[in-house]
Amino acid sequence: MKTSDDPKTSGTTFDVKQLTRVYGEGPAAVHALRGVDLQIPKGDLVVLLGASGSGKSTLLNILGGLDRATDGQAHFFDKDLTAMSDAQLTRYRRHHVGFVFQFYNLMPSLTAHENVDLVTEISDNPMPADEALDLVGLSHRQDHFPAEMSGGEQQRVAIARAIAKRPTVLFCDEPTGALDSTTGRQVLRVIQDVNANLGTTVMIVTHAAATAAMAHRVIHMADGAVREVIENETRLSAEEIEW
Ligand SMILES: Nc1ncnc2c1ncn2[C@@H]1O[C@H](COP(=O)(O)OP(=O)(O)OP(=O)(O)O)[C@@H](O)[C@H]1O
Repeated sequence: MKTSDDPKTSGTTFDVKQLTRVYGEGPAAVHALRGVDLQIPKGDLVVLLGASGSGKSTLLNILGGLDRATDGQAHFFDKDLTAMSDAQLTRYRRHHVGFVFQFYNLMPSLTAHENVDLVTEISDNPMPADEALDLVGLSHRQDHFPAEMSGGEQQRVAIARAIAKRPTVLFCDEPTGALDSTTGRQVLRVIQDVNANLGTTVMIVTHAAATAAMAHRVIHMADGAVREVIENETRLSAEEIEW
């Protein structure tokens, strides 16, 4: 049965209104977000593009509960992230959010399996680590250490770690930034599969503009605001993307 209490069953993952983020004060103030309005439907794969400094990471960090807005609202289903206490934001991150960054942030002294287990230990209803590693095509690498894996494999471990807690949203900040294009496409394929097979809402920040072709929705940011939102009528698969 669908209920409004279950965030995975209703329609809009994020409803953002006039979201503002100012760093610092007075003449030194930096207006990273200047009134962002945005809606992200559940299950969308979204690509955020924009020049350096346009506010993409700031938006991702606020929606991911890592940073706080100065003003405005950001609803995650029926809950306003901007009104949450620190403890509520921590719970939100723990139960609903997966993050993947440009640099994989794996623990070097732990195997792939142990790196994924770190997260499943603190989650409510985690996927077994071997299942998560299987989903990213790394079953055969479970007992390898990060230093024994390529950059693309390490990033896939990072994705396995992020999805093992069955997040509602997966945020990816420059997930292919440190990878060559062939390896980058493999990582994008894994992200596309997570979106398609698990129904996870995905938001990707990237400078690789060609990635936009695999998105349901492309958001162009400039000067701390959303300039354009494009819904793709047709989408490319990760393998077809050239950059
Ligand atoms: N913690 C911070 N303190 C002060 N200024 C910040 C902070 N974080 C971001 N900024 C500033 O806010 C603006 C937006 O930064 P943001 O990182 O969101 O942009 P971006 O579009 O993600 O850029 P890039 O593509 O280079 O990563 C920039 O001018 C940046 O210098």
